[in-house]
Amino acid sequence: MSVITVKTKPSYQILIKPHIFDEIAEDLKASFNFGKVAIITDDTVKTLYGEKLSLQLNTSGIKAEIFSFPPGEGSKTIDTVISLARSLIQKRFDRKDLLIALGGGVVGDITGFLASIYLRGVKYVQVPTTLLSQVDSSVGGKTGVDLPEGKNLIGTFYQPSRVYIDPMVLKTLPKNEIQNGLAEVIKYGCILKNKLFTFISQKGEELFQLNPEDLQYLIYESCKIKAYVVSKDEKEAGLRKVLNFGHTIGHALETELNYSIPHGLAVALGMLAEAKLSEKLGVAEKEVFSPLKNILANLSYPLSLPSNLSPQQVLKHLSKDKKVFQGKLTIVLLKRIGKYCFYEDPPTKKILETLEELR
Ligand SMILES: NC(=O)c1ccc[n+]([C@@H]2O[C@H](COP(=O)([O-])OP(=O)(O)OC[C@H]3O[C@@H](n4cnc5c(N)ncnc54)[C@H](O)[C@@H]3O)[C@@H](O)[C@H]2O)c1
Ligand SMILES: O=C(O)C(=O)C[C@@H](O)[C@H](O)[C@H](O)COP(=O)(O)O
Ligand SMILES: [Zn+2]
Repeated sequence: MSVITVKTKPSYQILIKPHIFDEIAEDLKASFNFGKVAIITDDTVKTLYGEKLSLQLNTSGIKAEIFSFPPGEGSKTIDTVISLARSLIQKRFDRKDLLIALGGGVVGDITGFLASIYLRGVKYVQVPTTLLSQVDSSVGGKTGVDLPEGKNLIGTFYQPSRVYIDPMVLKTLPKNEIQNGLAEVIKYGCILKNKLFTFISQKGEELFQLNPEDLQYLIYESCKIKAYVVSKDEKEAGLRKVLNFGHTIGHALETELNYSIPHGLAVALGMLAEAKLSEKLGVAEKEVFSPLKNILANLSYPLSLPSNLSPQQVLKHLSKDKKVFQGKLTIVLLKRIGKYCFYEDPPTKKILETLEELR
């Protein structure tokens, strides 16, 4: 088993092991003091894994109930959080009880947010079931929901007590969801780890075969990087902004396209645009756009912005980015693959040119 410690206050562990799913009840009992368990999940994951987890917990003497909602980004709203909170109150869940986030990033973000505000805060653990959630969203405690005005606009920093990562659950995940998750791994490669970028370039399409060693490498390396960054800067005062590479434009695309495009694909397009901008602004010391375009092309990502989307439509969302202070946006750019830099107040003209060239 691989164990990674996230050194926040308090710190917590990420446990990565095939079939660790079957050991959750025993590990929870051995590690934490709690009463009942609420398994929060979506309707798809409930059928695939929720009933199984509930049975495992109940069999080992832990009282567990499942609460689920329809899958997808459309559920990441304050209404879902309120409806879950009301169900927990009706079922008399108290401050000693534990929430389990069982699912992808949508479930994780909603459950973390709920845990941070329910009765002013209860413990929760993450059991991520998509590649994206295993390499990114289950770690680091960014929780929240979307507003009609944009993505993740309300939320909290609230760390889980533990993260259980079982690569075996990815077997039921469709190929497009693997591609969705790989975008965040490519992001880590771009900003901090050229070696990870090269590994993905060399493997290409083979990664969709979900070879256990490849998965272990991708998940472990990703969680190591995320744990390192979050341990240094939990609340995104500085370094953590680096994890937003591709997201300034990616989030704008998701919002403008009303979430018809998955997060990872929006981030991939956002990374392409931000890599192009790195070259246009003279920040890139080596080519960054073409190696990124090649890796994404080999993994069948869309490489251009929808032609019906004007650069102005994307641009209008940038002012709501959480990295805007006193009207100035800080954007994450690349010096080369594996080395990021922060750039303050990029000129609007250059952003528009970049977006136009990507249509
Ligand atoms: N908090 C963070 O740090 C962070 C980081 C990255 C992304 N996010 C957020 O994560 C969300 C995206 O997460 P996601 O890509 O996991 O999407 P998701 O949670 O919507 O899951 C994608 C789909 O996969 C299904 N699914 C989940 N596990 C499955 C399995 N094992 N087998 C078959 N189907 C399965 C789900 O039902 C859903 O339909 C976005 O809202 C994004 O903003 C948060
Ligand atoms: O953990 C972080 O920090 C990230 O930025 C990870 C991102 O991949 C993730 O999409 C996150 O939810 C973006 O957060 P936001 O603060 O830009 O809304
Ligand atoms: Zn992301």
